[in-house]
Amino acid sequence: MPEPLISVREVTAAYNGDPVLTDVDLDIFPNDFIGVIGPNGGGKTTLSKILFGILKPQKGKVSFPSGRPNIGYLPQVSRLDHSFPITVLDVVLSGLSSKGTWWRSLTSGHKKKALNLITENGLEGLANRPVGTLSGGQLQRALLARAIINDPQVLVLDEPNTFVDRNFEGELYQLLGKLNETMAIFLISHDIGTISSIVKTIACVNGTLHYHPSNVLTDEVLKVYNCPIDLIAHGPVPHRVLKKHT
Ligand SMILES: Nc1ncnc2c1ncn2[C@@H]1O[C@H](COP(=O)(O)OP(=O)(O)OP(=O)(O)O)[C@@H](O)[C@H]1O
Repeated sequence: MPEPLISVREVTAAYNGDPVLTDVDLDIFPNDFIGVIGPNGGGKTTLSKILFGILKPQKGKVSFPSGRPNIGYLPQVSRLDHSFPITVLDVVLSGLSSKGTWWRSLTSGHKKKALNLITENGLEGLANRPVGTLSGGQLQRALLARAIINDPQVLVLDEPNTFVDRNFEGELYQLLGKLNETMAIFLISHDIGTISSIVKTIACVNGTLHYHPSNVLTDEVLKVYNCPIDLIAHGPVPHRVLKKHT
């Protein structure tokens, strides 16, 4: 068994002293593909902040047994102000800044890699467009390219299918499957179809975390986990549809 990249033990997370997550245990291993589900406000984004170290646990410990991993992040996005002056290419290249690669030291190799990612993510021809003029789905694609340009060991995606259209959704899942060959993926989604069809294991986050070591969920399991979720059925992607429970 390889060592985990990130190990979370008995973590409580709080804002202004009020706990929103308690007693969370989780290991993220190199080839994991974890789907993270749970109700609004259940603490999914808070857990991702704990993984990054943006939010320090009130109690418990986050450790990195093989050294602090490089983490790529695709945030939950809304549209940007149209006057936002940064281009798609700049945004993608800014994903390199965590390695200390300031824009002055960017090479033609970096630019070529960014342009390839822009094309692979369905934004061919838009490299010089200001990101403020992109649609929500296009912006999400640009931010995904930004999240992976640094070849992270762990990729965290917060609701990547909020805006993307049906066509890109299929491509996105294929791309994530390919990326999972070289990086662990932690995918937050309300969409049970996404979860069941592409992830390997599931974490239900509802004030605490229940780890489910398979991608098949039954209504009973969700009840035991006390993890009510909004179930959305759509598209040609194979998926299970489960009833919402109280
Ligand atoms: N910066 C903050 N300050 C105070 N409370 C916060 C802050 N961020 C989140 N919260 C609260 O913590 C709880 C968990 O929020 P979080 O965003 O982690 O949930 P989530 O599961 O990601 O929700 P959603 O599915 O709606 O995105 C919520 O009650 C939220 O209001």
